[in-house]
Amino acid sequence: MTAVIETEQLSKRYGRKTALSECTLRVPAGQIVGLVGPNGAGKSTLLSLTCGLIAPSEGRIEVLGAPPAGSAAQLARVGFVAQDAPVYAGLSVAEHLTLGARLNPSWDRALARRRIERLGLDPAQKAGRLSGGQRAQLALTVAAAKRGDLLILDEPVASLDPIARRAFMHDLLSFVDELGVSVVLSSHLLSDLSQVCDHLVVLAGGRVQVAGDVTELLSVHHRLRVDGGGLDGRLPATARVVHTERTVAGSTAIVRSTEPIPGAERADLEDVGLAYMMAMEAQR
Ligand SMILES: Nc1ncnc2c1ncn2[C@@H]1O[C@H](COP(=O)(O)OP(=O)(O)OP(=O)(O)O)[C@@H](O)[C@H]1O
Repeated sequence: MTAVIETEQLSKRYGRKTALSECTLRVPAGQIVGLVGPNGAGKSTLLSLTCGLIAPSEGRIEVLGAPPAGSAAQLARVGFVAQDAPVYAGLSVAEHLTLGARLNPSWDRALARRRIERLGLDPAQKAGRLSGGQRAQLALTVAAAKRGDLLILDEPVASLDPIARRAFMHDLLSFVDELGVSVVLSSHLLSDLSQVCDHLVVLAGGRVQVAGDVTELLSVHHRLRVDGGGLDGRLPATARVVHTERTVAGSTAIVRSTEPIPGAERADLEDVGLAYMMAMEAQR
């Protein structure tokens, strides 16, 4: 499968602060990729590198087979919505679409108008007066109507309530189906991403902790209760305990194993992502 993003030993430092370290990734085309990690994990740094807004300190990155933002043609192929869904507060919804049409040679007028209508946005409304959810939808519409090959969304639902988050994610799914575009979206919350993504990348402490196809990740991660005897003798030799969490009700381990584990349940995506993030925190 072709890659939309390929990185090798990619690192970014801001002064003495290392925000991203030795990141080697291959993000497949035609999928919705979830990038998850706690505050300060390096998500925005990775997405900004992908858009060519910042340059790597070390390593290599290719987006759609070329250096990010290396040419006007390359820029036109990538739609980016930065954190907090930036829009021009003084411009109306319709003026955003006019601006988008002037700036982008492959602008899809019909798609933009159709989406605005479907979302029930008033074209005359100033963007500064829209709700957070409506602003996020407007920013997504502008990025998508560029008709690029890759959409990058940095925490698109961070400011939305749970109902608006769900609606945004569902809308994104149907929209991706319609356009056949690849999407990378970041969030702190696995619950947002687990509804939509085919591929997951977990970042913590500036490093990729785990990355892969969601179905494959789920098939090799197991959740099991740890009783008084611990896990000794219960795991296949090739299994690896990712993280063990103690709660008042007892301890639960998330284990990576290609072989079945008697008495274990399938872990869900939230279990998997959290286990890798917490394992990283525990090492600090
Ligand atoms: N321009 C900058 N100058 C200095 N340090 C920075 C800069 N941008 C980010 N950092 C630092 O790099 C690290 C990674 O930041 P980044 O914004 O990429 O994380 P994030 O995962 O997007 O976090 P959040 O979820 O809080 O938005 C953080 O420690 C942050 O303080």
